[in-house]
Amino acid sequence: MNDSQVGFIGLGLIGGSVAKAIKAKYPNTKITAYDPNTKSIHFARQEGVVDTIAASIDDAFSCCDFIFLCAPVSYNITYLTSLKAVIKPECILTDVGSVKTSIHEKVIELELEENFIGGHPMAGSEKTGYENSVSHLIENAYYVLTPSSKISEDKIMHYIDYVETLGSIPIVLDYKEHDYVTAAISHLPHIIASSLVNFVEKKDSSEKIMKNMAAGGFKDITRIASSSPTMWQQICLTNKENISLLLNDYIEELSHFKDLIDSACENDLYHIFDDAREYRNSIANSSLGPIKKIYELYCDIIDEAGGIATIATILASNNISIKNIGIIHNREFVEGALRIEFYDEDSSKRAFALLVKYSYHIYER
Ligand SMILES: NC(=O)C1=CN([C@@H]2O[C@H](COP(=O)(O)OP(=O)(O)OC[C@H]3O[C@@H](n4cnc5c(N)ncnc54)[C@H](O)[C@@H]3O)[C@@H](O)[C@H]2O)C=CC1
Ligand SMILES: O=C(O)C(=O)Cc1ccc(O)cc1
Repeated sequence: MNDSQVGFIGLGLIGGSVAKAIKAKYPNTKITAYDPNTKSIHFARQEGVVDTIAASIDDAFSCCDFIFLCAPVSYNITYLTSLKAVIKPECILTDVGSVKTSIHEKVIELELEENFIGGHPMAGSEKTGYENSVSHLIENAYYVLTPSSKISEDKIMHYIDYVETLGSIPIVLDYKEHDYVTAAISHLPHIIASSLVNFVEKKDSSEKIMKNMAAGGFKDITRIASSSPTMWQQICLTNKENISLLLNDYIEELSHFKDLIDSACENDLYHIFDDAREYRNSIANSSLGPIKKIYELYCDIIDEAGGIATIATILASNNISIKNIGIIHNREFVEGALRIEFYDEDSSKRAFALLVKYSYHIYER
C-alpha cells in the first residue's frame, strides 16, 4: 500500500485530512488532486501532501489505485461520468460524502458498481477548508463503508484494510440504512442547531440581549450551526425523504412537549428530562470527534475512602495510563460504578485482566 497512487477531487477539511493521514502512514504514496480552489491546492503541494495538481478530471487520474471524491455531495456525483472514462479496472472509487443513496444511484446508472465503495468518515467539525485539515482527524473514528453490490470481495477487503491502517474503525452498512441513520443522528441535529440560532436572532431585542447572554448550553448545542452552508444545503437536498420523515416525527415530539408544558404535567415533564439524561449519559463521550471508539470499563466499587486511589495505583504500577476516571450513577449502576477510560484497546484489555485478578467485578459495554 505504500507505493499506491491516490487521487482526490476536492481537498478541503475532509479530503485534506484523509490525504494527510495517507501521507503520514504511507509516505511513498503519490497523490494527484483536483480542487477549484487553486490557492489551497498549491499550498497542499508546497506542504508535500499533493504531488501532482490536476487541472481537470483527465488522464492524471488513470494510474490511481484509489480515488476519493471529497467535494460537497452533489458535486461529487457530477464527476462520475468523466472518471468512468479514465480509471483503470482495479481502481477503487470512493467518496466521503454525508449522503450515500444519491451517489450509489448514479454509480448504478453509469455501471460503475465494480469499482465503487461509498465511504463516510464519522469525523469532522464545523470548520471548513484545507487549512483546517489534520492527519489525525479520522483517527479512532468510525468510517462507514457502503460497498456496491457488484464490487469484488477482494476490493472490499483491501479497502477495509486501508481504512483500518489509517487509524479509523471501518463499519460496513447498506447505503439506504446509512442515510436513515445519519438523517437522525447528524442531519436533524444540524437543522435544529441552525433553526434555533436563526430563531433566537429573530426573537432578540435591538440591544441584542439574548446574543450577549447566550451561555454554555446554547453554545454547546449550536456549535455545528457554524458549518459550511453549501455542504448542508446539499445534504438536505440529497437526503430529502429521510430528513423530511424524521423532521415530521420530531415536530410531533416538540408539539407533545409543548402540550405537557401548557397543561403543567409535572410527572411527564420530569420523565422527559430524566429519560434524556439517562440515554445521553449512556452515550460515550470523546473530545476527538463526533463518533469515536471509546475504550472503557465499569467497575463495581465499595463506597469507602481510598477506593479509587487503590485502583489507580494498581493500573499505574502496571504502566496503564488512565484517560478519564469517575463514579457514575444511573439505572444500570444504581449503587454507582467506577467508569475508567483508556487511550487504547490494549490498555483496556490489560486493565480488565488485572482488575479481575484483584477480584474486582468488571463490566464492558
Ligand atoms: N465537514 C465535516 O465534518 C464532514 C464532511 N463530510 C463530507 O465531506 C465532503 C467535503 O466536506 P468538507 O471537507 O467538510 O468541506 P470543505 O468545504 O472543507 O471542502 C470542500 C472542498 O471541495 C472543493 N470543491 C468545491 N466545489 C467543488 C467542485 N465542484 N469540484 C471539486 N471540488 C470542489 C472546495 O474548494 C473545498 O476544497 C462533503 O461531501 C461532506 O458531506 C463527511 C464527514 C464530515
Ligand atoms: O462537528 C460535528 O460534530 C459533526 O457532526 C461533523 C460532521 C459533519 C458531517 C458529517 O457527515 C459527519 C460529521
